[in-house]
Amino acid sequence: MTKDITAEHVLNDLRYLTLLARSFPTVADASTEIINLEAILNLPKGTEHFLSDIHGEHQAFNHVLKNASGAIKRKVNEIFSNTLRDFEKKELCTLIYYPEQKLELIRQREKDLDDWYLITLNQLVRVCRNVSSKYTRSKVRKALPKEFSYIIQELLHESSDEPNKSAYVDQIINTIISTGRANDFIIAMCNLIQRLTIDLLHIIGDIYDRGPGAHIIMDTLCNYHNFDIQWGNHDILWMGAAAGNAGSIANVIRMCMRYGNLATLEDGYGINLLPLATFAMEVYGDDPCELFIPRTNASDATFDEKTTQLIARMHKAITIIQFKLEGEIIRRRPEFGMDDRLLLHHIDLHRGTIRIEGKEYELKDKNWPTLNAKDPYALSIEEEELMRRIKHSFECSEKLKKHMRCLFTHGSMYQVCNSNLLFHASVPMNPDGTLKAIRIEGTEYKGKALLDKVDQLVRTAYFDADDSPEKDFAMDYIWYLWEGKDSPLFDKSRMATFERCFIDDKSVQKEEKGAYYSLREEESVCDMLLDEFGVTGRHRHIINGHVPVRSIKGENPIKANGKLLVIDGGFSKAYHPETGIAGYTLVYHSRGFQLVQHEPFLSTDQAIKEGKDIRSTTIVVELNSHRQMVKDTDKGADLQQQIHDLEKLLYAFRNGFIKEKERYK
Ligand SMILES: O=P(O)(O)OC[C@H]1O[C@](O)(COP(=O)(O)O)[C@@H](O)[C@@H]1O
Ligand SMILES: [Mn+2]
Repeated sequence: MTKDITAEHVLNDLRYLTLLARSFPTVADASTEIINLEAILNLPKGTEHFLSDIHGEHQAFNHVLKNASGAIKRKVNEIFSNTLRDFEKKELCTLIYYPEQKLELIRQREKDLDDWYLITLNQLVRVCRNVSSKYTRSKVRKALPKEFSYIIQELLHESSDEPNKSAYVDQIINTIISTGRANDFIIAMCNLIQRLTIDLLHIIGDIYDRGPGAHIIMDTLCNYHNFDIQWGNHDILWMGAAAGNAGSIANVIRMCMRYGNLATLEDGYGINLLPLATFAMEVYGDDPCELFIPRTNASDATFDEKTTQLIARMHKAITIIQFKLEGEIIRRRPEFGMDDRLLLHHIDLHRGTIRIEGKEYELKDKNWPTLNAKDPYALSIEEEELMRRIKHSFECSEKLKKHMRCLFTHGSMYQVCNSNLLFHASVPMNPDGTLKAIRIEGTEYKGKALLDKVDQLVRTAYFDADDSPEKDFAMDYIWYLWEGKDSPLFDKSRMATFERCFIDDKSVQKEEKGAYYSLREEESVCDMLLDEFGVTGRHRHIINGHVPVRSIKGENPIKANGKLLVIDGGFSKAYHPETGIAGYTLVYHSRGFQLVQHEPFLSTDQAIKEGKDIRSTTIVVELNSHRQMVKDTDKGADLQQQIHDLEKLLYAFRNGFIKEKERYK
């Protein structure tokens, strides 16, 4: 490559090269870096892991993360094949996933603990060597826990097969045991194995809502070594709430009440629910609120009758507030085209009915004490005060701020990575297969430009200083993204929450999916979209979540001749009966793409005590004809560019354009 470099190239880039010379001041420094980078290019590509629609199921999420969708089990099987019995391999895997808890059990059970330590440490060293072999020493070193860094490096790089070194390795392990450090060391090794097994994690949206542990998932993500998030409509809803949009706040709370999910609000974010409870008891104290009993059958939370009753009342109170607040937004933003969602003024309180598109329906619930027939979208004074207090709670939550920062720093509307285009739901399309132009503040956007514009608006809503028209619009738009028909995060004709709550007629409860969801079955459509987003490569894919794959009905997550994968199999327990499984995850390693289909996860407790892993089936989507190396990835392209720049720097040093500097320590 150096031979292509000319004096002209160097002169054009002289300012940049002079800056680069600060980091690499001598020929020796620049050459060493080139050698390092070349070495990285020739390592196998790191493993990428894709998850979506986690919906607050933190236990299943943690488990899938820990077992790397079966990757750790696969490696343990490869390494020990028939030298270990099945149950021994299972024990080792459980130890790697849950080292602290498993060690506790072992300590109670084992008679000769030192012997167990010796065997186990040797096994862990072998697994660790295997998973670290894909990385440079420097990258492994960075992943090491400080206190054991030196010892682990010695163990990883000294071969115990060599007779001279074998005694040395044994001695290290024996000393770890005799100094009483075995437990801590095992925990460090297990965490390292977990960390090295997944190089990059992609979350294709919908971390929040339904299940109880979105805040726990976010905590895990905030500390995760390398990940990105493509926002889902449920994440956007929380981001809108955190930005202070009252419509989003009401939706967030309604959803939590619907699923009896007090944990995320109260324990997770310290949102004070007392004002809502007090209000609900005052206004709906005599109302059994039967339609609003929380859906706890699929959740781990159990409530006594009184609490269930209280949650039902809070649920009803916030649902009606939500419809009023949404009415306000819809009326001030006619451009959203959501007049069909203005339903409250069609209610006839005397008859207990509602008229929708000329047809009258009976309301399942006829008690609307806070509805003012003259001005149905106005909050009562008490409702207004209640929302002020709830909003204050959202604004004060430090934890929420931290998690939102993480969603903004690591998240976006879409991501292109290693020839894959990742987004949660849709790129709006017309039924004829063309991209749908959406008007936002007077300008039309479609395809990639639309998603870029939306991404920018979301950031304006959260970060822009108060009191500007741009900020006001963005605040309303972030709510629109949750349930607006042209929202790329939703793309359904409407969200029929009102109808599902109050009208006993399936036909009005229907939410029609946008054209994208059927068009994406065609390979040509996927190719068009991949071109639109500038995705190149022979093996390129679109990866989506959002719409649960009903595998129980024979639906296939692999669409468009393998060009598109939908991995919403439903971590969400509430959706298991519909999907028949507990989710898909996707693994993309150096040898190809694998889709893993999971059966429901029982509990962390059972996983530890009985070694019950999630039962999963691996479907090979695509195997690469040659092993993919770092040089075949986006990161590889970056590194090649860096090498090229360093070669220019070498040229500059060698031809007197830049002087070498001695390095002073
Ligand atoms: O089943 P639930 O939790 O009541 O939610 C139903 C609502 O969720 C939605 O499916 C949106 O959530 P998803 O993005 O998870 O699909 C709406 O279309 C629907 O109205
Ligand atoms: Mn979704």
